[in-house]
Amino acid sequence: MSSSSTPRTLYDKIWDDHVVHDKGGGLALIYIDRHLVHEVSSPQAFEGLRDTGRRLRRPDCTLATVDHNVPTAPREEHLGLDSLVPEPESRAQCAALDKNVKDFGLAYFGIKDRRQGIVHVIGPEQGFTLPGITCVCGDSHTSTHGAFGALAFGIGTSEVEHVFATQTLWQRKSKNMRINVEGTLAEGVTSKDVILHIIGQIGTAGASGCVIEYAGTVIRSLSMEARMSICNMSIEAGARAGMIAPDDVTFSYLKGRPLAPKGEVWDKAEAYWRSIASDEGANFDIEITIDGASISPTVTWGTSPQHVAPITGVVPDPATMEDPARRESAERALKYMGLEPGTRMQDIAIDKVFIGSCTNSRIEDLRSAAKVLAAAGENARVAPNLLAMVVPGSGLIKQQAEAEGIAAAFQRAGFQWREAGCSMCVGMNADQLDPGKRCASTSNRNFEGRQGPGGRTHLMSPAMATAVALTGKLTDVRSFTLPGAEAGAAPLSVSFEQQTGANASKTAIRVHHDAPIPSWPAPESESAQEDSADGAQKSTGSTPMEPFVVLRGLAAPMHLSNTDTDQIIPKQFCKTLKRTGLAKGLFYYQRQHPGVEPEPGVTFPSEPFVLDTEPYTRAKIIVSTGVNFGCGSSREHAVWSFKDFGIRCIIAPSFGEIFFNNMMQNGMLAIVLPQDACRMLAGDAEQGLELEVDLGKQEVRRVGRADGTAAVSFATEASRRDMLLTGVDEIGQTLQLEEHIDVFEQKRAGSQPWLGGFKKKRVDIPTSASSGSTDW
Ligand SMILES: CC(C)[C@H](C(=O)O)[C@@H](O)C(=O)O
Ligand code: SF4
Repeated sequence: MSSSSTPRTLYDKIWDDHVVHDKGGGLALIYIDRHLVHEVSSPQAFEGLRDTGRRLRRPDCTLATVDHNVPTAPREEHLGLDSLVPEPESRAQCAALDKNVKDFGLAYFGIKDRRQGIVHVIGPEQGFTLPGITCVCGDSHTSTHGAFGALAFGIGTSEVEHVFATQTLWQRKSKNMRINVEGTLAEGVTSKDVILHIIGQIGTAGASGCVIEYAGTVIRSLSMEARMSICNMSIEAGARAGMIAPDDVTFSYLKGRPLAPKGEVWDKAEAYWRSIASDEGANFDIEITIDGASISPTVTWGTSPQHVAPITGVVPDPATMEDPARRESAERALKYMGLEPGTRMQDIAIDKVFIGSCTNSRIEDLRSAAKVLAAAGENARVAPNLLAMVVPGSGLIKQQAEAEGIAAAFQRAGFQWREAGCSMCVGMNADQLDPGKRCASTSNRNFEGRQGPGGRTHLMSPAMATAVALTGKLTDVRSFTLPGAEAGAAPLSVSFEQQTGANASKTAIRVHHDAPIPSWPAPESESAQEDSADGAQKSTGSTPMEPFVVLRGLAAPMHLSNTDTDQIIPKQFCKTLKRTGLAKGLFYYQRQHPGVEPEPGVTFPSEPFVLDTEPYTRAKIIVSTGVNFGCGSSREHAVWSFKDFGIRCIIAPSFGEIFFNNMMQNGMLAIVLPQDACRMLAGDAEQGLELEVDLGKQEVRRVGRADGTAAVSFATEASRRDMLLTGVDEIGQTLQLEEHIDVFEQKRAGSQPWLGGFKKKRVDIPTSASSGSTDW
């Protein structure tokens, strides 16, 4: 594997090693080595398996946990889900996962298991994530795992079901993009600043259609935690995935992890992992080089991760922006954020600080925050009227931070110290940002309403967020940092112990392998998998979708760029177990809802939304003139809500890739057209004229327009087009290739024995919170 005479990139090599069946035209069925599962994006996928009587093919390569809905309040005294998760809809999703993992025989870290945590934290922590693998999850931040030199990307629920049933996915090869960060980082600048800076430079659609490889001296010098923060936010740059070639830093992080290979198998694995780095002379379609020394501690001022400024800067003036779409988006963002152009970033007062999320909740993040506390001195306290919380990414990280004295330092300074979960990154539990309040957050999305309706988010590093907590306003962390302290890459050479004197014995910093990690069984060989899906049934026939042939109807115009899926369907509607009943949630906070009381502090808009205006209440098509439609979260609920409303086709200059795929999976057509063509069709839509979308002919006809262009041509990928035209079920089609999948698996078992997975039966973990079997 991984040998070829033409120089190849890391991405090319992993791709080549995972092709099960090449359909031609760039489309291939690729094998998925690792599948992570959480409670929000999985219930409908499990239901799909049940409805069709299909088995889950590789329970041994699948790991599940609960993270989005779980409360972060203390858990010790609670026994069952009823009291652990009081909110009924959140509880229903947790309970559904509890049941599904039992029914399908999956390894599971339930809410009472101390290994529970954010799905993108626990995979690496356990050694489930490995170099050279393909890794997916029904979650957009799956890109995190690319830090190990893996091809890792987010998928929607329908694709989760596809992976459950086939352990494969149909994929189109992306372009290769390399971002080199060279030189060294200045003091106080971390990996979070690097990725915010990159997104500020290339924009949220800057890596659309690409897999990014991060390279250069700065990247090489980063720890695994710092690399994960960078790869995590690749999705915010529009990339399919982000990756970093594995090296000694990767190997020493992984060695000894419960699910990492051991002994001779490790040696074999390491030899393979060393062979997958990009070859000298490999072709990158796009290459960018950034000078690390030019990066400052960076903070967002708006509602898109590309709205960044150095902490020493000011809020920009939209009037100076040439591009009208950028200007409009900046104006809207400033209005939402309650900010005036020209305001010094460091004059912005903050109400809440959130340290957590899959971007920045690992032990090194907490240590770098703790170093700022230490630098501020023993008497440093959270500013008056400010609420600061730390939410570790997993129970094991929490335990370790407690052992290192970091938790005590946070608590002494007045931070709340919570249990693991996604928490206020997305606010699907009780941790919400109140309307109008401003939060310094170490998470990855500052979208409107993301942390709570009306809440205002400023993204930054854990060190910066800690500085904010102490001063009550956006602050340059360099006013606290000691020489040699946190520089993203640099090991923390100044021990917390030295800086805190009296608390020395409690606060010594140790390497995080020291925390006891429960052991897992050694990976099983492929041949031992047949009986691993307890209660599973043999796969049967397929469920066809409604075909998409010709669609004629009214189109609703939309003009904003970067319409994210948090706007399309706010989080509270993602707590459903069904694919239907979501029309009411579509663009919820942009619509009026007569007779409905909004949450306290929230107001519905005074102007009716386009979809509530006649004749668009009957629209079947959306025409967006703005780019990057459906970016952000992988929540398929966004597509289901459009479908429920009656929309079957969306036309835009570009799409968020997961959203685009989710549309296809639901028998809906996403059409990419140049912005000028979108503007012309939006003009028709504004006049209330109908459009006729003919998929077979690949044209949009402008009904009743004899003048000018009567039809606009578009292109679609042939096999996806066939699938939509015939309405055939993709899983059913893939299952016809089962023999190819079997052959691939046998070959993989011989050449990469470390990927065989683990037998659920022999994994000593509780499968449900109510089982009473916990190790807390
Ligand atoms: C709920 C889940 C599907 C979603 C994602 O895909 O990103 C969430 O993790 C988020 O961050 O918005
Ligand atoms: S982005 Fe936030 S909500 Fe999504 S997985 Fe990460 S922590 Fe959870």
